[in-house]
Amino acid sequence: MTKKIDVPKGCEWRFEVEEPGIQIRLATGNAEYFGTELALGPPYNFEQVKGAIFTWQGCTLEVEGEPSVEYVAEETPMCTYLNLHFALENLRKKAEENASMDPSISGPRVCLIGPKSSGKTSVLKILESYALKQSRHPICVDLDPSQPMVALPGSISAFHNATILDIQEATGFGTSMSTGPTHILAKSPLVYNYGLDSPLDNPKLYKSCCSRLALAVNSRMTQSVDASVSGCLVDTCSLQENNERYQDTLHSIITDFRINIVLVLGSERLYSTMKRNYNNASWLSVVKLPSSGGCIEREPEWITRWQSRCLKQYFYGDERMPLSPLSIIVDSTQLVVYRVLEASESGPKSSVLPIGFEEESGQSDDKGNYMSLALSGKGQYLERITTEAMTILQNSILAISSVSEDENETAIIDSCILGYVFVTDVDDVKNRMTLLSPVPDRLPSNALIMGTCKWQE
Ligand SMILES: Nc1ncnc2c1ncn2[C@@H]1O[C@H](COP(=O)(O)OP(=O)(O)OP(=O)(O)O)[C@@H](O)[C@H]1O
Repeated sequence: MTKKIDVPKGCEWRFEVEEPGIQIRLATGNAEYFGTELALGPPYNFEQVKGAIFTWQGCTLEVEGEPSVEYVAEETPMCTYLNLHFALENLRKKAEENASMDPSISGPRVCLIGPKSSGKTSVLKILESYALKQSRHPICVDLDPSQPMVALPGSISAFHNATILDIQEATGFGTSMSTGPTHILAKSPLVYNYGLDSPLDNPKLYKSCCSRLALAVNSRMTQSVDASVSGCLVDTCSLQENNERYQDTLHSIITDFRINIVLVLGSERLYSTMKRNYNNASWLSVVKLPSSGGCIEREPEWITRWQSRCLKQYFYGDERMPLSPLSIIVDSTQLVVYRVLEASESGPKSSVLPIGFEEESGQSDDKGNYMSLALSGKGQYLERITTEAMTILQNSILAISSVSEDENETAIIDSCILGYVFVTDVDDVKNRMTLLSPVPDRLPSNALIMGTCKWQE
């Protein structure tokens, strides 16, 4: 049954939907989904999302299907977000004017921080969509390995967006290059594999992956005037704001990506900490933003289901673009697979280290005790999985690194990811492994990396 919903101007219709999804059609007026404008007429499918359709001038929506929650909200922070967009646009104009004289001056390099579910990703989508409408193309940087924008869980990525966001796709950003045609131009992200869920699981490795990504983003900005003028939007993951490690990780993100604007969402305490910490930094503005009342915390089970949908979409596509992945059988004795180590596995926690000895710095005492512990049989970040232990790969997602299997740990960690395969079966008697691969090609003889991401088809 089709239901008509009138949304007055300046209001938004908020909804939550699981499976099966709902179909929304904009019948009259104008409307946008996190900044991306809806066309009049065609139906949009939404499945397993919590979202909102906002209208500046009023609209009528036709909805087919039953959302689990739905209501029209009158109070939204959209005017503040729009004003913020115009302020960023002014900075882009200034950068553009100065580009011929001083190409080192770049547009706004924005980092969004805040507690869990404060709306960081949603604000990034809005700012990105508004910028795209004005023919700006800020680089989107995703530093949240548990809820990736265009890659699979465990990865961090950056992409230079040339087209609108694909709001019907699981993440709301769009798909990366795939083996099939896409409705909206596919993104070509640069992806690094961190492999773990939270930055705190291995802060040193996380920082190293972020620094690598930042190098690439900075280099892109020096090569392209469009990228330099448009700037970048960096989405971070939420950690406990009073955590020292969080502040440390944030600081390295701010310096690596040469951030000049920090947007703090939904936490007065984090805002005042950031203001205090960067009081003397004239190059950095810390700005407080209100969270939308529609932001909803998602339970871990919801995130697991959502991750599973992203994984399925990577291999099988969706109804708009079905894909046919290939099952390949490989000799597991020929594979070189590494496992990403958590910090507690790669070295002792600082609490058990001698006084004055820091886990983070990776120093050793006079006798080299720490280093020998951390590096015996394992690297600091990766451990090679022996053929006998390959059964642990069952149901794992393996990232295919872009370097050969003969490379050392540093080269593998520093390399970007070409794609992923899924281990559907491990036969440890015949030393055979069955992999699901998105491309009908031989598996390259590159190092494979196993993180914590598992999937049941
Ligand atoms: N105005 C809104 N109306 C309805 N739902 C919303 C609105 N804004 C955000 N949400 C939903 O609230 C949830 C949390 O928002 P979002 O993902 O942007 O927060 P986040 O701070 O990035 O989360 P995390 O800390 O998990 O990274 C998402 O499911 C998002 O779609």
